Amino acid sequence: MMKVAKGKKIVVFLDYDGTLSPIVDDPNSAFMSDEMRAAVREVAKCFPTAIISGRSREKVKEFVQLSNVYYAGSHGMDIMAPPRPAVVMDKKGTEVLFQPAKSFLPAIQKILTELEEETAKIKGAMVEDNRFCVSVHFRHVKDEDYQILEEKVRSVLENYAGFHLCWGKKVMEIRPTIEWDKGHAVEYFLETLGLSNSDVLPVYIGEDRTDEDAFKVIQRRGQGYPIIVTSIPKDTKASYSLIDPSEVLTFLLRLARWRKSSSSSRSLNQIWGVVN
Ligand SMILES: O=P(O)(O)OC[C@H]1O[C@H](O[C@H]2O[C@H](CO)[C@@H](O)[C@H](O)[C@H]2O)[C@H](O)[C@@H](O)[C@@H]1O
Repeated sequence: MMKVAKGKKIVVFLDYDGTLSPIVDDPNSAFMSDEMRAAVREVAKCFPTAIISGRSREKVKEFVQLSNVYYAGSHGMDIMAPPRPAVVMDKKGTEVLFQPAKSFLPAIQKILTELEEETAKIKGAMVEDNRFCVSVHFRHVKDEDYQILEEKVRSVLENYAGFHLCWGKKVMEIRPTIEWDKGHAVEYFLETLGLSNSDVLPVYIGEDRTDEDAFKVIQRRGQGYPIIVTSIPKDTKASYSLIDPSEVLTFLLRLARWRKSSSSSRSLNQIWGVVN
């Protein structure tokens, strides 16, 4: 990777749950370690870095607590990015919001309330507000109650055209049916960051089904590194794998270290004419 990356611009995309934080029983306690935070901070000092999560953008930002990364929540449906080069900048010339599913918001809020009411009696079920999508967690639901839960979720959804159901890790997700996913979010960031040309190598690290859309985009571009986090063999569009968040940590630290050492040797070359 280092050989190929010489002279190219790297841009880093990271998923949150299962990538930067381990999968834990309680979604509200999926904290990121200070070590991981420091590693992401270092990487973001070296390369443009964005975190693309299924969570709400606010929630993932609260977990990550870094100001030098870009954030996208709701599987890429809620992006805070630099203004598109072609679009008029906002007054401060700072980041602008891109929310392609905004018109779905009133319906999503109704769905959220109905799901909370409908699932309240199912022990262990938990509804999470991810702003442009809703998660119904069933990690703590007894196997014999799962079918009832799924039926209840489907019965709520029946009244809302334009939404569909997907599955993640012990979670059902209700999402607006629009042609927008984590892959589109990657393309959006590349464009707004002015990094959609051919000398750019996107690195995307993720572990969930929804990250496959981003892997596909990188494969289609023919350049870059789609990396899946998994400890078992999986059918995936990723070309590389890391076993768990602790390997992600090591990878990120090495990536930042490599950039620092390669730029310091570059300046030595420039100053002293040193040949590696
Ligand atoms: O795109 P991601 O950042 O990977 O978010 C996907 C979902 O992650 C969270 O749920 C998963 O992680 C929880 C904490 O480790 C775990 O308890 C749960 O079983 C997993 O499904 C998050 O809570 C969901 O809303 C996200 O959609």
